[in-house]
Amino acid sequence: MTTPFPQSFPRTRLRRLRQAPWIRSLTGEHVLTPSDLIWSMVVHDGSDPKIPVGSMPGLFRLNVEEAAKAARRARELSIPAIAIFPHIDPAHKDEMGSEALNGEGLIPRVIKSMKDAAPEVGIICDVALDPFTSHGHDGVIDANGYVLNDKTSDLLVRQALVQAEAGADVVAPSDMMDGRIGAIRDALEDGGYANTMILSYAAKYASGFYGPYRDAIGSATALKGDKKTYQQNPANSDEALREVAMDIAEGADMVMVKPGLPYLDIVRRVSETFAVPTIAFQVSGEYAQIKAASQNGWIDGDRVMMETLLSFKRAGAAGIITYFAEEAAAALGA
Ligand SMILES: NCC(=O)CCC(=O)O
Ligand SMILES: [Mg+2]
Repeated sequence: MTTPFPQSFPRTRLRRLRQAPWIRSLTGEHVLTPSDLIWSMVVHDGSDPKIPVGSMPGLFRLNVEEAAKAARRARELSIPAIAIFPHIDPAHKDEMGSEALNGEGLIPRVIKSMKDAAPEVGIICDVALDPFTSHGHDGVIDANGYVLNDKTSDLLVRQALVQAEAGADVVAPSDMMDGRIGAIRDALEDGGYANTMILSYAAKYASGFYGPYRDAIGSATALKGDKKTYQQNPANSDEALREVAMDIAEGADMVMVKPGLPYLDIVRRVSETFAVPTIAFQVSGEYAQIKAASQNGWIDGDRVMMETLLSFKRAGAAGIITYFAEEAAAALGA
């Protein structure tokens, strides 16, 4: 790194600017506020209001009524948006993920009840088939278990339209099929949903950090194999820029990098390269490891939560999808 002017000790003592809270605050380069947070929320279609998720201490699957209450809570905490993910009864899963296209299904019902409860809060919907398929993949598979790109994309278009119709503000395809952003954008335009936003999971890596999420939505036991033929190789960085460039060209309004912390370099490259809001997803495994270490007394969980969230801002993220949203927003507002 080159510095713009020479600095030498003792004329320059960088610690001068760290000596008291007021000067640290004044010279702080980044701040985290509740408006940076997107609440990652798992919903279910049963009658139990809240079902704990074992591998994610503090996280509950919420039923439709609780989800509506949570939307009011988000408004109260100034959290701008909620990203919803469904836990689907295994009886409703099949090879094609047909339940994803049900206009009376769980997600459309949750969208409507949240929008009734707190219309000011943005609703972001996951467009992907994995919560709905009996095999746990994000798309339709052939006889060899290969996820078929274009067939899957056709279904994702229909799923996105169902969500838009139900009142979703943002559809967020998380499947990593090629070309689906353009197909969804065209369908939204043609269907009268020109203002429905697309948040593309543009650079989504095949990661071990998604394990607890698969428990949360109940796809862990279902999943056969891995997702390496569609999600990105963790070895790659340039490839993420190609993914993002294509999704922007196809009509994405915002792009996502996922997971979060292990991919901060990608968040930085994407946010610097493209003039488009970049969202980081602090995924379930990132949440679980902080919670677990904290429960063991090995780290200060609240402090690490805030430090990681701030690090996304430092890397250039416009917002962070996180299971910590409620906790962090409450702490920031306190
Ligand atoms: N499509 C949504 C996810 O895959 C979430 C992953 C996680 O939180 O681990
Ligand atoms: Mg892509």
